[in-house]
Amino acid sequence: MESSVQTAYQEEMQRLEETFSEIDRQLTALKDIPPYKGTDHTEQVLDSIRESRRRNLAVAQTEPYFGRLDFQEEGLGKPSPLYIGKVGVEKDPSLELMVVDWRAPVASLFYSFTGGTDPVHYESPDGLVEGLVYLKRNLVIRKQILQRVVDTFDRTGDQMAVTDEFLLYRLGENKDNKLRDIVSTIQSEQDAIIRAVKNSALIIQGVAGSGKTTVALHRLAFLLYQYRDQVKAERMIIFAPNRMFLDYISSVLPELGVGHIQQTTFTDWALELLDHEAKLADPAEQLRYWFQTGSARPAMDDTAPGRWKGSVRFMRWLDQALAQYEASAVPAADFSPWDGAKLTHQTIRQWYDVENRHEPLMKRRERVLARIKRWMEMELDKVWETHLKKDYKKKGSARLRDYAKHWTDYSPFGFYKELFAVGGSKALNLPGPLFAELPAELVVYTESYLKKKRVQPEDMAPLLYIRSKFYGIHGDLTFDHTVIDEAQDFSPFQIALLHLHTRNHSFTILGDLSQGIHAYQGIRDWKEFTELFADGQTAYFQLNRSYRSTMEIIYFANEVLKNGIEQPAALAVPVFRSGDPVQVVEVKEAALAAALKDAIGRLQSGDATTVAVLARTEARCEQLHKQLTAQGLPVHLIAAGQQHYEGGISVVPSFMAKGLEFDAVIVVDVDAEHYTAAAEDAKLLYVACTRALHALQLWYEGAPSPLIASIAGDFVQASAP
Ligand SMILES: Nc1ncnc2c1ncn2[C@@H]1O[C@H](COP(=O)(O)OP(=O)(O)OP(=O)(O)O)[C@@H](O)[C@H]1O
Repeated sequence: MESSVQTAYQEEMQRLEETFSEIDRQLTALKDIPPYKGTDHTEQVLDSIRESRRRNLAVAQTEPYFGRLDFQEEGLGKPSPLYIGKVGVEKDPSLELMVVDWRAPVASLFYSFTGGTDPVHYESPDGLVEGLVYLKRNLVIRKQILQRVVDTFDRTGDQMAVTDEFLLYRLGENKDNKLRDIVSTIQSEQDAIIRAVKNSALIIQGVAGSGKTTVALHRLAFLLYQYRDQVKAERMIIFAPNRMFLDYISSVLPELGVGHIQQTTFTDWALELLDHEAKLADPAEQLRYWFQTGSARPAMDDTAPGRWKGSVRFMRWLDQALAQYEASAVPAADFSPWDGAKLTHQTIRQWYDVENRHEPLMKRRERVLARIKRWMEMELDKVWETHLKKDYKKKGSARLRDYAKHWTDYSPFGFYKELFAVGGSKALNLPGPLFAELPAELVVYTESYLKKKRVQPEDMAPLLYIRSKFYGIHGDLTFDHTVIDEAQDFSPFQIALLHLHTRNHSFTILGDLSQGIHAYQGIRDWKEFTELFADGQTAYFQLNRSYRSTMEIIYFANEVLKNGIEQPAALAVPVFRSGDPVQVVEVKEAALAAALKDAIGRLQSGDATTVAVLARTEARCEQLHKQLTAQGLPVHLIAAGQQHYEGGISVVPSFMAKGLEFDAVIVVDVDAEHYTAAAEDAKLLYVACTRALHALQLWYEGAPSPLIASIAGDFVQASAP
């Protein structure tokens, strides 16, 4: 066995040297060709091909590949090794493939193969290719040095299934402050999502740590490779919950050689499109309101403003309001620029309703007013007396200005504000039954902040919808592909709005209903989204294996969920990676800060690089941050509006930790008051627990939360702090 490992190692060393010398040779040859600065198109194209080869070779120069698959294509004599890397490398000038790009069709075998002796196949551009896999090997090359050779399948040996050995080695590593690419260990169920066809709205329900975010980013790299003639990076967009999260995931795409993809939050994107006409109300205030504990805690049901305004019902309500506006926007009178000349109301309406009916509302207004102006000029041409002409021209312009004033040029915000005028809008002619459909408290509440030129996150989709009806959606606002992370917190209205902006319903929509902690705006069931698309436009995937946390943490987190939710969306299945039992610890408030300092010290002197203390509210986090800082610990406080995640020790409200991960996590205040048996609390605590990779502790004082009090098993341990 020892000697076969050695042989494999030597074989790979030799192959690696050959690869490096070929890469070096090509790079040197390219260096000798000076960049082309001229204007000849063919030369420019050749130069850009050389530049992209140069870039690829530079990537391959340090870590050319990470995997090898020996595949014997049916009808061919013997298996040939395929080396799989982040970029493809061909021998020059023979074009023989030395390294296959991980996104190439044949590379899919490396990911989809799960063992066994049966034939396998992949879809090549020329049709299905069948054959047998002989060897699947993982290779770790760092800075040109071959560090590990791990065979996860060997047809000639006695092991018939692909082992997780290499995956476990990667999962056992500590994490820093950035999410990383997983090209070397993509799992088959993840690969199916990454390589799914472009023109489909993919909805992915994945348990915590199942790799949703990572998979979505790899999918973008795949789409750019596979559909290079149809999609552009600048025309793709990622929506994430907050700026800090975007910072956290910011390394993955560059690691995959992908740049220029727009990355934003829905709110930032919307405010920009709305020209910042209104300001966003302080988000911390909304979070404080929804995440408070005790008897004042509000119900997160369908009456919540976010649920109401995020509903398709509200969208249809807006349609009616817009239709009424459309019907009554054109001033009701004839237009007479001067005495003796008249344009009838019917003619103007004909221009508005028939000639320009395909244009958005404000464009129609603009076109019709321009048409009236042209008509006026033609009428003026018929007048011969110079002084009359001058007089008519002046009068006509003044009357047209007055006429246009009665045809109000609303901004989306101005229109929306009018809609929420308590008692109905006279200007928009909108009283009566339509208006009565909205709950009175919602109207009063909304009017109160709109008056101050403030908006809430739930107003963004309606405002953008109005914008689209007013001005249309132009080229640079349409996307080739749209990714929505943490989509369970999105509303149907938001998705419907993005549907208007996205070509060919090409979406990757990912989330976890069990982590739906913003239930005052988010969905209850993925059906709320699938219903927005036509039959056959969506594909649903479920990821149940969790890669982030140890088995102990996953078992514990699943119990938390079961104790608060009758039927959880799905329970996570851990990979076989064992760690310490989860610790449930009683700590008195007076001793808390000192105990935290000790515990963090112990975790850091063990294996943990990143440690997080999670509390329920921002105020509590501020207090703990102060106490820990006073004890000399270098602690980062993560608050709403945070732009960067620094790693190290963090104090974070649980709701802000969503999407992040830490080597070790201590959740404080897990008592009966802070975490009741309600579903919302179970989801929040589930999010908190599943942030931990290797170690998890839950601290409480007095009575422990009913979500954890009864959890027993060898994966949990009651212990001293
Ligand atoms: N195939 C894989 N190989 C190695 N690591 C993986 C794999 N899949 C996921 N991971 C790791 O698991 C962790 C969780 O991934 P990610 O954050 O993408 O999951 P998620 O489903 O978005 O999680 P959550 O919903 O909890 O935020 C990351 O550290 C990621 O690198």
